[in-house]
Amino acid sequence: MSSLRSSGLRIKELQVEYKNGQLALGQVNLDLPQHGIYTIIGPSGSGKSTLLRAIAGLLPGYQGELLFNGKSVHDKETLIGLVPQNYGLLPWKTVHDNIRMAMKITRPAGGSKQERETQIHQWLTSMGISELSGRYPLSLSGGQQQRVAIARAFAILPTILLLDEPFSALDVITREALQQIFLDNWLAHPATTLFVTHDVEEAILLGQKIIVMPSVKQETPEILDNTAVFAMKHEDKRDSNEFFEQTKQIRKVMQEKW
Ligand SMILES: Nc1ncnc2c1ncn2[C@@H]1O[C@H](COP(=O)(O)OP(=O)(O)OP(=O)(O)O)[C@@H](O)[C@H]1O
Repeated sequence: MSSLRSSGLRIKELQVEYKNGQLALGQVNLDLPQHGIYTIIGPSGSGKSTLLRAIAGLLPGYQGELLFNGKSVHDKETLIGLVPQNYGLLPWKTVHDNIRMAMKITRPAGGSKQERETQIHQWLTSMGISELSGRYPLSLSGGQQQRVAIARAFAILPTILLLDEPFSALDVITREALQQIFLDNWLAHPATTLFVTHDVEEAILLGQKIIVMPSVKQETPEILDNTAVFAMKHEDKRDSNEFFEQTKQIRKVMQEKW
């Protein structure tokens, strides 16, 4: 098989049933190219978090295959960064130490102490939270914790980046600023990325493709191409015809599938 055909994240007939017999995810098939970014929207309970958790290796079992560049995603070579809905920060560690520890665990040989300190500072600054470095997570607002979790996920330089509604706790203005910052960071370090959101606009602003999950688990997700909008300058996207047309298209799919 050519390396091109097997490159990226391949989700093959993934199905997840929880222990109580609850079908959380019907059959999902998806190919996400290496260094690509797709957004996912879907009704509550449609299995978005379950999909990310399966890829992150947090589920005891699932049916189907999860491959990265032809090997299991759970292979040691693939480093997965997850920003879960509850942020996943260690409450007994400062913001700085949360990031430092993640870097140390994932890349034990990754540079000198001084280099690490510089990187931590850079990531915190890029997310606009350098002044929070010495604070503990529980003393931060939800939005601040989300930014720390995103900084931490980027800081480990993951192969695959999974984000579960990372901007849900932010006000509209901060959210829009963070979308731009996120995209700039992503373009500089383009991990293969799945980004779950409840916000149609956000899905269009950030994804090369948009995956619309159905409410009926047995139905297949709809995958919409969004390369035209993605290719625009971020600040021009919202006012473009393509953005408007994409919004209409997604709403149509939502009306049919939700
Ligand atoms: N640990 C669990 N045990 C049993 N059922 C679960 C568990 N976690 C999730 N489920 C069920 O699996 C289905 C999918 O849940 P999931 O959290 O993946 O949905 P979601 O699309 O992320 O929802 P939301 O948008 O509300 O976050 C739901 O019906 C949910 O009740």
